[in-house]
Amino acid sequence: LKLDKFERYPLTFGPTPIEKLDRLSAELGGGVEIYAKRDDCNSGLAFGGNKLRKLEYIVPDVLASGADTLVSIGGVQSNHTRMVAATAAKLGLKCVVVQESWVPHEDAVYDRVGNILLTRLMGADSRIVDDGFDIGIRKSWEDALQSVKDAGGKPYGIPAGASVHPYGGLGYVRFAEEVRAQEAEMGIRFDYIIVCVVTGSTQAGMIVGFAADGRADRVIGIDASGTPEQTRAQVREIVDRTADLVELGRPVREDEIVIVEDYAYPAYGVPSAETNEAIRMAARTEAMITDPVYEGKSMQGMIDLIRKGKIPAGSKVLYAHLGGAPAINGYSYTYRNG
Ligand SMILES: Cc1ncc(COP(=O)(O)O)c(CNC2(C(=O)O)CC2)c1O
Repeated sequence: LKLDKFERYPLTFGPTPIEKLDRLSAELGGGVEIYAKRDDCNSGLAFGGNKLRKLEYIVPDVLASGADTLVSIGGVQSNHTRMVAATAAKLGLKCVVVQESWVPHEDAVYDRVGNILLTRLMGADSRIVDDGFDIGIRKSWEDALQSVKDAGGKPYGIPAGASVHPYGGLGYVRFAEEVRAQEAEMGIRFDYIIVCVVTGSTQAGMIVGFAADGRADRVIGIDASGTPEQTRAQVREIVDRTADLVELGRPVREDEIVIVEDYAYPAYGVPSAETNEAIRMAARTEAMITDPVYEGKSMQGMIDLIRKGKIPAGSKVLYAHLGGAPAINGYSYTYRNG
């Protein structure tokens, strides 16, 4: 895949480790070998995570544009806006982030801890607005861009999750290349890759990257948006754009885009009892912390797919841990008893 023609500005430490999760595998009967690729530990920038892989391919364009302010959007406990704020701080740029009210969740400290605390600490102008959840282009974001211009600034807009940015999928094409290299070193080959999907460019990049060796349909997206039609449409769009950019050389078929919709309930950002069971299982078997918005639901999905035999015994599964832990501080009441 022609990835090297795109400039990458390093924001991460390098290839993220792949570790075997022996105790979690045993907890689920031992028939499936579960591994994790730790993109949650990928950088020293404010606890890292998947958005930094995407931003590595966007920063060169930011610098070339001469912009002085990054402008992005997410929910109140958005990991993405925290990583945009971190990138701005590291590059010496200003930062405006819109934090919409995406989650119908009550917790006394929800709008003061975790991601939004970090975002404020790094000097970003974090603007809370009461618009609801939607992964698309929002008026609040466009207004923020205009406000920077009105104040004489030169904004660079980054959409939710950096996903529909033209280069939004490249970081996770690189992820697939990295996994192939690690598989060669380890002498193994993964049968499935489990990934949480919301704005779509993480899974989309992986689909293109793994299409190169016939595994596009082994990238199992676990929807956490609760709006799967909109998320699928966005994944499709990003797959097509990214495949063109890296010259995949063939279209990705509809059946190669696999998104499981069964675990997003009751709503985006609201964990179910099964989500909380999954979070506790990963925490207690592997000290691996997942969050109630994103990774807790992909962990829930992986556990259920294994329990139901949809991931057959004998499989090797790679769980992509994309970050998100800081948000759990906004759910202190939910986990008050562990
Ligand atoms: C920890 C974690 N895991 C998975 C995802 C889903 O990634 P995509 O948006 O690329 O599908 C996010 C996204 N988070 C968004 C945010 O605003 O934080 C873009 C929605 C994530 O933060």
